[in-house]
Amino acid sequence: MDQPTNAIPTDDRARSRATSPYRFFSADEWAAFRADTPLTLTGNEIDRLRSLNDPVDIAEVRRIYLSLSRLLSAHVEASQLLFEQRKRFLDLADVTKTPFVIGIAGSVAVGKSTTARLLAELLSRWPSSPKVDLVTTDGFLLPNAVLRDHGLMERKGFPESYDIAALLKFLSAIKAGEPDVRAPVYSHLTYDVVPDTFVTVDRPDILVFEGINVLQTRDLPADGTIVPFVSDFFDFSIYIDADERVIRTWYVDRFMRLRETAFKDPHSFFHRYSQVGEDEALSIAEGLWSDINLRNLRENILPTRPRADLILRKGGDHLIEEVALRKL
Ligand SMILES: Nc1ncnc2c1ncn2[C@@H]1O[C@H](COP(=O)(O)OP(=O)(O)O)[C@@H](O)[C@H]1O
Ligand SMILES: CC(C)(COP(=O)(O)O)[C@@H](O)C(=O)NCCC(=O)O
Repeated sequence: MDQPTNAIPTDDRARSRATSPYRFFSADEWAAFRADTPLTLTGNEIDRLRSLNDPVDIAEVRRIYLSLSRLLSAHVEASQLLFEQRKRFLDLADVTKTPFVIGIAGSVAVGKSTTARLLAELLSRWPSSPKVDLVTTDGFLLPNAVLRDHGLMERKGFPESYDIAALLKFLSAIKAGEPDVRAPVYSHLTYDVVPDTFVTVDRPDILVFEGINVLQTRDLPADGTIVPFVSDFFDFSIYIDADERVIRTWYVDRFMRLRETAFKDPHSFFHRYSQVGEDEALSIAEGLWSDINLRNLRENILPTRPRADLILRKGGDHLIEEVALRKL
């Protein structure tokens, strides 16, 4: 098996950590920062928020998410204070408050959705009861008909498979404080964007924006035109990390579980995979992982990790074993 690209030899790791822009914490060290942050979610609520195959529980929320919630609360408060001060300074009485945007990046199957849902729920339960919305980038994928026309069906999730202009337009409207901004919706059942269906985001205090591509940059136009990156709209970004061999196992296990559940639905794009034998299904899942998702991880997702403000690194059991917080 290939050497995973995100595994760092121990000696090199110690050396590179000394000069790293991040400070690294074990899960227990990180947990100490929660201080007196109250736990506002019950075990049953956490069960509802987690994805298939993700064992996150109340202990993990206490260990990792309460400190994270406290850190984010400090960032949100600081940005609100800055906004008020700037407004006075610039005498801009009519300027609207804009949402605090949190980007969540990481590989397919690393568990971004669970983290995004948990965070959104925890933040909405702060004493100030902020309005928190959650949007995923899959709605901005090009429809399958377009991907097929361009020979991109095997490139789903790669940068060229997204309508990046629509995605930037969406975020720019959100950051401009516009009301009722619409985002398209993706269905994992049909494996396609749902026609004429949108979620509406109406001036939240916080927007959690989750997807594999959210920290990506791209070549700038030669004519010097200034075009933003998605992350230009972020106030805070999180990368969910794990050894690629571990993510492969999660992807394949999830595929085999979906075969017993979602794929049984005749409307499922993957329905045919619930009809084939276990060995064939396994090799299909492994093929999808290595030909599409692993390639994308190595070429386009992992290279964005150093751009995150915070990296949550998971162990094989899906639990977060290390947190890296950007110092600079
Ligand atoms: N083929 C599928 N059918 C049904 N649900 C899926 C399928 N693939 C992924 N999902 C679900 O979609 C969500 C997003 O998955 P993914 O993009 O792999 O990100 P992550 O695992 O990091 O949250 C997860 O909740 C996952 O369980
Ligand atoms: C839809 C996805 C590209 C993830 O999209 P995201 O919300 O991260 O933008 C991914 O879940 C996916 O379907 N990948 C294609 C290869 C596969 O079927 O696994």
